[in-house]
Amino acid sequence: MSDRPGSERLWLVVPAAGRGRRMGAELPKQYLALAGRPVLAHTLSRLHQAFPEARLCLCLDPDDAHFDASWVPFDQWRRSPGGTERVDSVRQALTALAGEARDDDLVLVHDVARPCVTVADLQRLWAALREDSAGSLLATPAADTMKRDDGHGHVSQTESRSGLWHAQTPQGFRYGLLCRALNEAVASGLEVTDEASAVEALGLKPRLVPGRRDNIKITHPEDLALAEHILAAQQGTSSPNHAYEETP
Ligand SMILES: Nc1ccn([C@@H]2O[C@H](COP(=O)(O)OP(=O)(O)OP(=O)(O)O)[C@@H](O)[C@H]2O)c(=O)n1
Ligand SMILES: C[C@](O)(CO)[C@H](O)COP(=O)(O)O
Repeated sequence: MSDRPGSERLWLVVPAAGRGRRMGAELPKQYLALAGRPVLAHTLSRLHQAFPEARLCLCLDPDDAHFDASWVPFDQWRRSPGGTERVDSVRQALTALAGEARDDDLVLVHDVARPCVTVADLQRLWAALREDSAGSLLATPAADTMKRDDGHGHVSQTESRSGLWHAQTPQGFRYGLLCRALNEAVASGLEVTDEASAVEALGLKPRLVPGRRDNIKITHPEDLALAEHILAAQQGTSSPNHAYEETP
């Protein structure tokens, strides 16, 4: 994470320009209170604990009237305008870094809506990323039986869950590779719901780094209470049987 010529630097891109439509709240979900602080403040705080020297690029809606810069714990940070879809926000951030970021710099993209990611998982992902030229992502193996619907609310078939994973964030790549992958994926009309899918489309195989199932993406109203329980458990303030120890 140093700045010596030829040494890699770490950039954090945090897409935070969503509207939270599925949450259906008055505020975008990144500004809803979670254990007394906005979701966004929790997420940035976890990232800062893991990577205090990293440089942050925060994607915010240009019309955002709720953001408060005092929630950003990083010394070096900037904001970039969010786009229509998540991928557009991430691409705008990468464009904002052009000229400063080098092709071999490391970039971690992390949803603002995942405030429960642990420092240990962040650091394991970073370590994996440094060793894998195709990048890496936190993920968990599918644990439920998977059904495909028939389009009318009934089961058409049961899918094998063998080898299926839930993709989480962060997802990390070298800056040059990520820019190329996203540019080409969008140009070819691919639906890009995460960074890894764009890199996969280049024929590369990002590494799956097994993460914790409690790195949830706050998406629906019930997820907020769940996230609050998870944070309490991680900090050991709920039942000691479920307390989480933050050690790598
Ligand atoms: N145009 C967009 C859309 C999403 N995001 C961000 O991408 C992450 C994952 O998106 P999602 O969970 O879908 O968030 P929202 O778009 O806010 O939710 P919804 O789809 O329910 O509106 C979130 O951190 C969100 O803020 C973004 O930066 N720019
Ligand atoms: C990137 C992501 O969090 C990986 O699971 C997810 O794809 C974002 O989902 P969205 O709801 O489509 O933004």
